[in-house]
Amino acid sequence: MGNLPSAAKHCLSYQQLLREHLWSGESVAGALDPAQEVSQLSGLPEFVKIVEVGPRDGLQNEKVIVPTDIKIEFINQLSQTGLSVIEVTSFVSSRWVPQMADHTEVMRGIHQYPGVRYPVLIPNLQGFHHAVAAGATEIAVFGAASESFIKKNINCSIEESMGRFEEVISSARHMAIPVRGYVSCALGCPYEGSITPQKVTEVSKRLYGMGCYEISLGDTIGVGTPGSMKMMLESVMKEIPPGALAVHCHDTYGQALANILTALQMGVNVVDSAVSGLGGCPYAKGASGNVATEDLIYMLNGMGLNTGVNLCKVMEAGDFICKAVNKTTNSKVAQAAFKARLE
Ligand SMILES: CC(C)(COP(=O)([O-])OP(=O)([O-])OC[C@H]1O[C@@H](n2cnc3c(N)ncnc32)[C@H](O)[C@@H]1OP(=O)([O-])[O-])[C@@H](O)C(=O)NCCC(=O)NCCSC(=O)C[C@@](C)(O)CC(=O)[O-]
Repeated sequence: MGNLPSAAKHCLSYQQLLREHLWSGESVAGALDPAQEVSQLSGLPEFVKIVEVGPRDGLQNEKVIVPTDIKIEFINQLSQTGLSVIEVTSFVSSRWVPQMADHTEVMRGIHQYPGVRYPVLIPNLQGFHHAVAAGATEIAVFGAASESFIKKNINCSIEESMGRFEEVISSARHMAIPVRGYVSCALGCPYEGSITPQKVTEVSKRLYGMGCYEISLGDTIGVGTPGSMKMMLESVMKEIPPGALAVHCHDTYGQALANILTALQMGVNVVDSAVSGLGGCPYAKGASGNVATEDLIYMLNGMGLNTGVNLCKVMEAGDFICKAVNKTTNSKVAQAAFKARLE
């Protein structure tokens, strides 16, 4: 392996690891017969859709501006992993989030692979028009279940945000652009602490009623537990079918995978994650990164649940972006595979 680039060596050693430890599974490579494990885990969805938010949520909080060509290469690499949705950037104010100032260049610069969708985050009509001009064909609006957080994040009240989103969603509908809706602080707020499941339900219901095809429930500061996730989802599911819900878990308290498993057991089959566990909201102090895509895939593979995503290729993309931003991966799986390579 002497002349191979380090990501490829990393990957080869990971495949070896899979062969040696079959419980780890690999849906794409077919290293494990999923039927062996599924029998114990009935009630779970057979397929889990992963929404990769690394290029947007993963990078938005990076202090050093990542060069646009690195972002584009990162997204192009992710596009070749089997991921079907990659959130690529946000059309927000560059004064508020300088890292996303190159949204138009990123949107125009990426190679759009068939079968992959590339949504972008939109706070208002101005962002919507810029996104459409840059070629976006799918968007996400981002609300919150906390008055204090939404004020810090997009400088308005929940009620005002609903007015803005209504305008955006109505314009999007006329152009047949699908809209996803985020609800931040679904399991806690950095400013208000606890948030009631009723409040999360109320905001989610309004966004769903306006026409969002999917509501992503964000544990913005990663304080949730399987207990609070269950209570929140039970409430939201009284108004929105599980098939229209996603979970977006930050891993601050190490609960993200447990919380995701709880959501899957309750019928959710769409999960947001960021490669290498990058991420965080600049207006949610103390929050750590998202659940790592690598760790999520590893868990799902091990349970015999299909994602269509190649873990090895995701690890290569993670290696690429971590080196580019001079960071160590937060993915336990990538760390373990890397360590195994060294031994
Ligand atoms: C929403 C605003 C713009 C309001 O910011 P504002 O200052 O109240 O805006 P304004 O309407 O008063 O306008 C002020 C200036 O901003 C400009 N402006 C107005 N809109 C835009 C726009 N779309 N794009 C670019 N520029 C814009 C506007 O043109 C004007 O420019 P000026 O005349 O002063 O030169 C601001 O608060 C903002 O950009 N916030 C973004 C915050 C953000 O991106 N947070 C991170 C994403 S959310 C998240 O990470 C959570 C999530 C989704 O991952 C889920 C979870 O984990 O929970």
